[in-house]
Amino acid sequence: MDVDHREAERAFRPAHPRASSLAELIGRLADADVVWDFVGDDDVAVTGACLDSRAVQPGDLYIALPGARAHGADFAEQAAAHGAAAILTDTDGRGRAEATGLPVLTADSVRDVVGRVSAEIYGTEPDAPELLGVTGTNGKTTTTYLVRSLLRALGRTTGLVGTIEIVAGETRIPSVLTTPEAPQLHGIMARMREAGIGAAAMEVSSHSLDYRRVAGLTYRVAGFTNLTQDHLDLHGSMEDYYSTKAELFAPGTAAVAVVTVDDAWGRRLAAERRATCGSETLWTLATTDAADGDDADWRVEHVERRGLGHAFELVGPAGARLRAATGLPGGFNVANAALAVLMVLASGVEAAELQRVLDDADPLTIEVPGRMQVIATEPAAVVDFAHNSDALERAIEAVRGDGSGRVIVVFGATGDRDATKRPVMGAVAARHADVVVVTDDDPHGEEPAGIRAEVLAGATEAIAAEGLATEVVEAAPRAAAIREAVRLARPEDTILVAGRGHETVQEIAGVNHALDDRVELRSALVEAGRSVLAGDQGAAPGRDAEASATGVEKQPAGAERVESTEP
Ligand SMILES: CC(=O)N[C@H]1[C@@H](OP(=O)(O)OP(=O)(O)OC[C@H]2O[C@@H](n3ccc(=O)[nH]c3=O)[C@H](O)[C@@H]2O)O[C@H](CO)[C@@H](O)[C@@H]1O[C@H](C)C(=O)N[C@@H](C)C(=O)N[C@H](CCC(=O)O)C(=O)O
Ligand SMILES: Nc1ncnc2c1ncn2[C@@H]1O[C@H](COP(=O)(O)OP(=O)(O)OP(=O)(O)O)[C@@H](O)[C@H]1O
Repeated sequence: MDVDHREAERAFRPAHPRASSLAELIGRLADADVVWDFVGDDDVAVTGACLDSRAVQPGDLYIALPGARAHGADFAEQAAAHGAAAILTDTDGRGRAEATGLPVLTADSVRDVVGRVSAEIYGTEPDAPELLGVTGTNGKTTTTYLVRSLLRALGRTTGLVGTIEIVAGETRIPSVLTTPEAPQLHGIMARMREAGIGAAAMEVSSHSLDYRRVAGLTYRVAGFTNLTQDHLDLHGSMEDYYSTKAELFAPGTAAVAVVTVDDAWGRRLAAERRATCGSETLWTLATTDAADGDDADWRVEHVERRGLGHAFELVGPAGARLRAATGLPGGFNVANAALAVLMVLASGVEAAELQRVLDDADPLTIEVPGRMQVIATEPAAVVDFAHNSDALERAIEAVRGDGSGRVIVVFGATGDRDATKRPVMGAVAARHADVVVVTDDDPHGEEPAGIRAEVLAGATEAIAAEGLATEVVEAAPRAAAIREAVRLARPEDTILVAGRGHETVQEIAGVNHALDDRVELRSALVEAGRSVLAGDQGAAPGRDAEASATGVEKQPAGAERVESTEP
């Protein structure tokens, strides 16, 4: 186990780390508003930083943090055994840290300094890649992939940090967290710099802001998608959730803010940014008519269905216009695509140059792993990550075509998590789909049949109360449910497999079982003699260099179709 952690950690490091003595580091941090205490030899060289004892590399500063379950100082001996050069901790951890015999730096609030210390160790500023950060409840992953695709089309060497993977030149690391801890982030920035990466798109989760994982990074552009109820277990209230997200848009953190003002939270964020930083570095974006978009700097207009996706125009100040199109299904992907275009424009790219790549390279038609990922077109078959009732409703509506075809949705609810959403998701599916196949998601420690029963109850109640004609089927395990959906589908129908997106394992009673909805759907379609789109759907990110499912520019609608016999 130890070896795995340490091996994995190497991917987060520059190949040629710079060495600083502790004395130099302390000197460079002199302006930080921290009360330091130091014991030991300040001549030792530090080449990296790590806050997980299991992943420590020789020469690291081991940062021993207090956590919800343990104090990092409990693992100081392990860090020392792995070659830590010194330890940074708080007064609680100091005794255990000093017991290792290593030099120990003590600060009053270590979480507050991890970012700055990591930045100094890896030399992140001033030559880190230009960062384009995206936050919001939904759409972060999709928007970062679109930003990266646009930058690549413009000829920039790019990196990516997010829920699915981290890409730094030739290095691709499957993600554990949406936004990694500060030492890993700064290590990755140094690695990107070595790889000559000029710009990176990055998801910034509210957890990462709350835990100060992104401290010490600044953004050329910060983008906001939307805010809806989520993560209240961490934040306690929407107000707190909002305030945490808003930190990304603070003066000094983001040079330019691009804020979607479709919801009231976005409008408030824009007003607050305007009040603190003025209007020059704020770009507001309205993507729906429903929003009070008349005052927005940029509006999405002339949205037209094109294939599975949409063409649209961005209309801006002084008659500025950009034409764009995305092959990603769903109205919400117009919002994601519009935000991505504006973020890239706001980063300083000339409008004419951006229009040229939008026209010539179709950069907004990409495959985002597990997000509205099109596997086949007859029947249409889509895998999506929607795992709450709002997203499920939007996803079902997004795949409903103009014709007579039915929507067959396959989904389940997660065990050991918010049980109240189960009947709600069942009802939403019954209301919006024509056929509902209820199956398992990650049951975790719960009995799967019980979870299905709660989802089914919501569906059947809605059908009875609202006089719906929806057909409801229960099928498990999930692979069998996907096969059932394929069996039921006629060529004009659409199958939506929702909830697990890019995930490649299903956790049942503490055991991870290989399961990839994209792979299962492809195999089921092929077995049923249906065509599937050529592509690498189902490849696990990080395993297959450039050919992985990640950000590979693909044409979902109208892509080459194959009579494949292999999943
Ligand atoms: C709620 C949360 O974010 N918790 C984070 C927190 O855990 P914790 O406070 O419980 O830490 P702990 O287990 O008590 O350990 C204390 C310290 O000892 C260290 N330790 C622990 C064990 C050991 O053997 N050796 C060792 O050094 C740990 O690295 C830690 O620094 O500090 C840990 C170490 O950095 C994180 O890994 C952990 O993230 C957990 C895994 C997590 O699941 N976080 C999720 C909720 C999260 O951050 N999600 C957001 C996205 C959310 C979304 O938008 O959907 C994300 O950015 O990924
Ligand atoms: N702009 C949007 N508004 C509402 N829903 C969206 C939007 N973009 C995507 N979705 C839905 O949310 C799901 C997750 O999308 P995506 O992964 O891009 O968002 P995210 O913010 O990264 O979410 P997560 O943190 O859960 O990964 C998609 O599968 C889709 O169903």
